[in-house]
Amino acid sequence: MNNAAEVRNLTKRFPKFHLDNISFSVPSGFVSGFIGENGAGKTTTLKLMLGMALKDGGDLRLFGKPAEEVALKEEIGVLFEQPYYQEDWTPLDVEKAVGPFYSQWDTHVFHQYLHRFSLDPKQKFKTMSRGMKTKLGMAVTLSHNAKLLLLDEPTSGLDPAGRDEMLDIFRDYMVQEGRSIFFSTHITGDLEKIADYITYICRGRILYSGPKEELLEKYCLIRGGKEELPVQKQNRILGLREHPEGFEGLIETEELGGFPQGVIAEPVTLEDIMVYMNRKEGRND
Ligand SMILES: Nc1ncnc2c1ncn2[C@@H]1O[C@H](COP(=O)(O)OP(=O)(O)OP(=O)(O)O)[C@@H](O)[C@H]1O
Repeated sequence: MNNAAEVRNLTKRFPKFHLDNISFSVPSGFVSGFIGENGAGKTTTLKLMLGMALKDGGDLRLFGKPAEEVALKEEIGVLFEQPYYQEDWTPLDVEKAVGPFYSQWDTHVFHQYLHRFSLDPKQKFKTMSRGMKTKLGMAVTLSHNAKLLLLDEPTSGLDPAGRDEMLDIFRDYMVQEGRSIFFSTHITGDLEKIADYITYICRGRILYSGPKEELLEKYCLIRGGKEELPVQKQNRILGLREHPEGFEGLIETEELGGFPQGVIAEPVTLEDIMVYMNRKEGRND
């Protein structure tokens, strides 16, 4: 399989945070989600991938070539949580300022997106709501025929209808062959709907990177009564929570054997995995 991006042993040291030698790939032709708790290192990773911050080590390849090759940047559509434009600029001004930087800027596509997002081409940026600003940024991101979209929380400022619309736009974008999306989000429900692959970062380390379905099949939620937790199984349960009535936690599906009959195992969501993993990692500190 071709990879749109390959991150190998990427390292960044801040005084109180260490992005720890991380490696993962963004497969070409798929939507990949990037998840992790607040402060896990998602934005830092995206900035390093875009050359917006200096790495302390590691390699990055985009479309099979070293990321340092400047021409590649045209092929990447970028959106950070909140785009910043001059306060007095309208979408028309934004197009005038940004369009010339891209050889494949498509004014027709840009205006189609403005229309689709119900954005007034003459409304000043400072008078737009947070969601409208995100949509304007997305219109820019989608209007220069990028092959890879690197997006930092692109749906976080949108209401449920706006998020649904954005996911539809992602689907439309992916119709053209060879395109890829890598986006960070805390809204795991969006990923359950649209992502093919998941990269999960926790405290600066990659805990998983691979097909979403494999991740969801790898774990189960387990619940049982007070007397139903065998001692030898206790350390197999991730994020174990014991309470007066019994216990609950996350367990690898292959570890399910050996529990008493009354114990209940259920499928997990991405959110369950994040909650219990975070609890486990917290205990390891
Ligand atoms: N320029 C910087 N100088 C020092 N520390 C930084 C800098 N940028 C980020 N950090 C630290 O790196 C860590 C990771 O931050 P980052 O923004 O990458 O997390 P995140 O996963 O995107 O979080 P969130 O989900 O809250 O947006 C945090 O502890 C943050 O304080």
